[in-house]
Amino acid sequence: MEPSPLLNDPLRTKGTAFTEAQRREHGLLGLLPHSVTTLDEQVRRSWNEVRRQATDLDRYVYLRSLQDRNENLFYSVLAADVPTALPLVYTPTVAEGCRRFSELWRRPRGLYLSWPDREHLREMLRNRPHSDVDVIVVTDGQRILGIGDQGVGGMGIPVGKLSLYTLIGGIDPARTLPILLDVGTDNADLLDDEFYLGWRHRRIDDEAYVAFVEDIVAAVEDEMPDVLLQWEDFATPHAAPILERYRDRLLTFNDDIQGTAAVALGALQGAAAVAGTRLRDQQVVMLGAGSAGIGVMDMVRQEMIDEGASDDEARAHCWVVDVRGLLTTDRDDLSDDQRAFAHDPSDVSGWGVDGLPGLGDLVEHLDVGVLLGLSTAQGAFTEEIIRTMAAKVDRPIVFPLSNPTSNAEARPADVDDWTDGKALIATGSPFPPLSRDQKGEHADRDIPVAQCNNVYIFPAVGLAVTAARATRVTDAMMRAAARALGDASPALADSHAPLLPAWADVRDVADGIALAVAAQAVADGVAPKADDDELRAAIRRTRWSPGY
Ligand SMILES: NC(=O)C1=CN([C@@H]2O[C@H](COP(=O)(O)OP(=O)(O)OC[C@H]3O[C@@H](n4cnc5c(N)ncnc54)[C@H](OP(=O)(O)O)[C@@H]3O)[C@@H](O)[C@H]2O)C=CC1
Ligand SMILES: CC(=O)C(=O)O
Ligand SMILES: [Mg+2]
Repeated sequence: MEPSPLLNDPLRTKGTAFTEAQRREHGLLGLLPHSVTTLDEQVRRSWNEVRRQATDLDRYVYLRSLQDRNENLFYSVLAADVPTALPLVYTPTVAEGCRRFSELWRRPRGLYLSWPDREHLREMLRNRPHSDVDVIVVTDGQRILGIGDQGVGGMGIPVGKLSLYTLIGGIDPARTLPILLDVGTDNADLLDDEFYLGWRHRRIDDEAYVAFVEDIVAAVEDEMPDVLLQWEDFATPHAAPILERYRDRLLTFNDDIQGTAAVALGALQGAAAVAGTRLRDQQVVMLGAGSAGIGVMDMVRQEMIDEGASDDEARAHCWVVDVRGLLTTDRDDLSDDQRAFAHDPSDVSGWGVDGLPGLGDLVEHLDVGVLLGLSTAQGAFTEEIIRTMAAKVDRPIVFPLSNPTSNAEARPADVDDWTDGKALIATGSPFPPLSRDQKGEHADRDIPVAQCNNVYIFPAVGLAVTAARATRVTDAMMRAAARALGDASPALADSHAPLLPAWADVRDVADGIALAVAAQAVADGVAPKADDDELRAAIRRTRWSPGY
């Protein structure tokens, strides 16, 4: 006799919550313990189990297997305590889940499109677990958070991101599809690991890689023409070129470039309001010239122009530093995207620095108001750098945004100490709260550190384009997301509050962002005409919530 399909279907099962009548109706008598529980009881039992686990990695494994067993329960568990759940299913714990993916393997989820099987792409796509898909998140695993090439282990990221599309953006889990492009790995440890589950081969690159991605996109276009395709954690040499190739051809965006830019700009809007300054008047320094750093600076530059700066003035206020130092026009190792932020060497020639100025030189010679980190370089915002910055500006804005926690450019508590509480701080991964408010005064309660992570943006974008039936993701839609998030900054109304909304409010905030993005899609002519009331109703109809 076959196991009961209903009991073992993660999208339809209720486990011990099947009532006596349902147990009789569906042939489940005897397959479950006697007690009939409620969803609430199941949630409490699951949280007990989560807490009982010894480590956060164990908690991640428990929650992932719960997701594979009962999705309604999984999302009810996450929704019951979003601030505690988020670090377990997302950064930082997901990084460890990716590192140890092969060792922890339990059950299939999503699609693995491997280069050796490239002749069978369409067949593989047709084998997807659910035919109607609203959102795909795809990675090739080459730049997972700040921990580099994880090969097939990168699948942890699309799975994690899509669970947040559902939790926060209300995308039906049956209509999500994580995809891992397995083009090999250059991670020597993985190639040597006897248990590695991916294609054990150096990465294919260049024309073969480009052709493989093109074949996949063409197959997705044929199979799922209306789907939102999100590119995630591609290495910088591939990330922007892929986005440029496909952004005008299908409904697509790159989360690390565009989602990160939108969340950073939203948090900067809150910070600028508290600091009482405009972005265009600040010297903005970015440590990291990867696709994330350049994406953020692109939006910062655009915002300065919207505030009235000329393009030249905006560029003059943007400074980008990589491993070698400041991006300058005489360097021959820059991509076009990076070159757009390169300074003329004459801008810094009076500083008396041998070679390229580094971050320390910039804070010494400029009044840096905003310091952003997307470098993966742990601790790169040193005490000396932060103290020098704080000596020159009233409210230094310091965002160490690299993930996971161990890659952050600084710890908020240190930045807070070094600046006597003057710094306005946001981080990429979660950190413990501070005991000072945004005015630098000791508060009688803990002040959460805003987590400036693209998770505030991508679920809302997914909800918007699905509800509005958009066909493209325009730059203006991402700017609208940034503005709507910035408008929701609790710091605008209360200087004791963090720069970004509390996780408890994140679904309501996502609805607001989704409305702004959907309205912009209509205004840009990439979604059917609809007014705000119609869009609001469509967002409400699209939003899936867990329950039996
Ligand atoms: N908070 C959020 O929402 C997000 C955070 N991120 C984080 O951003 C980080 C970077 O992502 P991405 O741009 O794709 O990665 P890349 O690896 O492509 O870029 C890293 C950049 O930082 C530079 N860099 C590395 N080490 C140093 C150092 N010690 N000093 C100065 N510069 C340094 C690199 O220089 P070079 O090229 O010369 O080696 C490169 O320009 C990751 O940790 C990722 O997790 C990404 C997206 C969203
Ligand atoms: C958050 C994210 O997308 C990253 O760190 O890559
Ligand atoms: Mg990412």
